[in-house]
Order: sequence, then C-alpha cells, then structure tokens
Amino acid sequence: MKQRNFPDPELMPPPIKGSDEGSFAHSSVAVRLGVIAKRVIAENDFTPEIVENLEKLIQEIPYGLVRPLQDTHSPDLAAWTSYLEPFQNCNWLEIPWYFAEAYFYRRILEATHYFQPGRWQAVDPFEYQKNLGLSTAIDAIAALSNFVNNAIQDIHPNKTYLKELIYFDLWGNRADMSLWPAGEVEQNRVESEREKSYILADDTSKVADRIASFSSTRIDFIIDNAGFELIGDLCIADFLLTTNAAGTVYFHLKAHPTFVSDATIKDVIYTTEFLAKSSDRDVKAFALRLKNYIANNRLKLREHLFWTSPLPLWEMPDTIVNDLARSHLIFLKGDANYRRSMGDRHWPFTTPYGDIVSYFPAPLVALRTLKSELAAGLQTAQIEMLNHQDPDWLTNGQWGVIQFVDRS
Ligand SMILES: O=P(O)(O)OC[C@H]1O[C@](O)(CO)[C@@H](O)[C@@H]1O
Repeated sequence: MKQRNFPDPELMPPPIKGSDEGSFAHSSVAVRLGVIAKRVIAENDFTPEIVENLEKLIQEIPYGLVRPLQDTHSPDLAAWTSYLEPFQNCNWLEIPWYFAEAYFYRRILEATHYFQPGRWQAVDPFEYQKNLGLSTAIDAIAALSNFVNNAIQDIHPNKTYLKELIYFDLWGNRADMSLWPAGEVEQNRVESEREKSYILADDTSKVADRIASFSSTRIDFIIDNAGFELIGDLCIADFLLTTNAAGTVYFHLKAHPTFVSDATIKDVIYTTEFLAKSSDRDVKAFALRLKNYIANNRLKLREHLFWTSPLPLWEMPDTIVNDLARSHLIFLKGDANYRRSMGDRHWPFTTPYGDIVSYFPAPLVALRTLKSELAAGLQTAQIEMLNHQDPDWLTNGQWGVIQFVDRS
C-alpha cells in the first residue's frame, strides 16, 4: 500500500464556512441553495408530497439545524450519520461550506425518494438541466469533434493538439449549472488564444511533455460536470486512447446526482448515445470511437460513494488510493474537486498547490475555473493585480488554473 502523506493538522487553516461574514460561501448557502431547490421543483413533475418535502428543505436553510438523513434504503445512510455526528446542534451556516453543499444535494435526493423503491427511484432531479446543457452546446460540440478528429490523425501524441484540448477542457469547466443554469448564459465557447491570458497558473506544457513520453499507460480523470465539460474530458480521453499514449483511461464518476450538473455513469452513456444520434459526421465519428472504447473496456467508467461524500480528498479510502496509485496521471476536474483537494480551507493563496495535495498517490493535473474564494499557487503581485482589475475574480468563473503536481 502507498504511504499516505496527510497535511499536517497543526498547519491546517480553518475551513471555509457560510458563517464567514460577507463571503461568497455565505450567500451561496443562504441564498443560492434555496434557488436551486426551487428550480428542482419547477423542472420536475413531482407529487405534492415531494414538493412539500422540498419546500420544507428550503425553509430549513440556513438557520434550521442539520439532521441525520432519513432515507432508509440508501447505501450511504450510516456513513452520513457519522459525517453529521460532529455537527449536532449546528445550522447550515455553522458547518463547513463544502459539507453544507454536499449535504444539501444529498437532502434533495432524500426529498425526491431517489433511493426509495417506487416511481421516483433513480430519477435524476437535475436531468432537465443536464439535457439542456448538452443540447444547447451542439455547435460547440461539432467544432470540438472536428478538432479531435483532425488531432488523432497524428499517430504520436502531438503536443500542440493535446495542449489545445487541455485548454478547451479547462474552459469547459465554466459551464456549471449550479451557478449558471443551462441556456441562460453562453458558456460553450470553443476559443482558446485570447483566453490564455485568463490562466493564472499554466503548466500545460509540462503536462503535454509528460504525456508525450507515455505509451499505453493508465490515465485517470476525477470527473466534474456532465454537458459541455464532459465533452472536453471525452475529447482528451479519445485523443489519448487513439494515439495510444494511454492504454486505458479511467473516469471516476459520482454514484448519484449532485451539484446539479455533476456527471454519473448514466450521464456518460447518455452523452455518447446523444452524440451517436447526431447527423454531423464529425460528431458521429467521435461518438463511435467513444462507444467502442467503452465497449472494449479501454475507457473504464467507475463510481464510488466517496466522490459524493462531504470529506476532503485526503480522506480517500485505501481502495481508491491504491487504485489511483496505478495511474500515470490524474486529471482533477473543476472547482468543487479542487476545493475538496484543499479541504475547502482558508489556505493563503500563495501556498504552493503541490504542498497541499502531496497526499495524492500519482502525478496530478488540476483543471479549474475559479468559482469560490479559495486559491493556491498564485503570486502576490498577481493577486494584487486581480483584486484591482476584477474584484470578482475568485468567483466569476472567468479565470482558470492548470496546475501540475509531479511525484516522480
Ligand atoms: O462544477 P464545478 O466546477 O465543480 O463548480 C461547482 C462549484 O461552484 C459552486 O457552484 C460555486 O462556488 C460551488 O458550489 C462549487 O464549488
């Protein structure tokens, strides 16, 4: 088993909480969760009983006390009882912010009977948003498919193509339906040159150099959103598998719906079916390769309840650590995964990211657009410039990082 390298609790800053005065976390818990729950009511045809459950949940936030889950058929009931143990008598603002969000999405599933045998079992309350996210991105998907179809003509992993695919994938993370509902904002842009000035830490060349040395390796993705972002992940996976830089690619997916747009195995399958039905030749060809890779087990879809738990990533169970230790490179996708990788704590923004995530058992590249008041690996002058130039830089999703943490 790999030696675990946990962050030193003595040096650990406090967790971000909704009770942090004037913070994004505060408005996120106090306002945004209720808005999301109302949208779930509006976008589904639930029974009056389920609507009432959701309305009660809305009223509870933020000053009601958090309580144990009550859906007895769920596979994670006991785990959540123990996660909640330290927070008895706490309201939604008093518990750590990431915990509050993960708990909220899990409470949505309790309210909608997601785990209960019957009509609503396994019905994704965010399906409408997810489908809209995909169908409104169709032009951008066609452009990306065309790009990847050209890229794979190069037998050897061509660094220029690969770097572009990594940039596309980063910007795909701007598409986040928990913040900006599908169809309301144009997020599916396929452009990269002008956007590079918005990347605050860019290790893309190092990542491309590393991948160029690979032959039939294993590469992993800790996946974030379905929709356009997932297309970007699939493009990289396709490129790596088709050029044989990777023998296998693993996608680590959520075991149930959460954070509105987070991807499950079902979403990946739905996405490949959706692409396969396209009348666009490029999209179709891309889809057929993906379907083949899934069918012949070169693109492996995995789920684990840890990914929907409220725990920091350094508490990954041994089974996941030992599995990821076999990887040659892990892509860590999105803002929420990035927050978890740092325990969603108040680290000074200049802390080297690699110092925090040294517990990862394999080399890691984080692709994240900034949607929360947390950062690492930045320069002091850069932070001052950003505060001056764009006061909302931490949360408006316009800025990104591509940070490579090597272990060799
Ligand atoms: O899909 P992503 O990139 O993980 O973003 C989700 C994140 O954005 C937010 O919606 C806003 O901070 C958080 O809830 C979460 O961290």
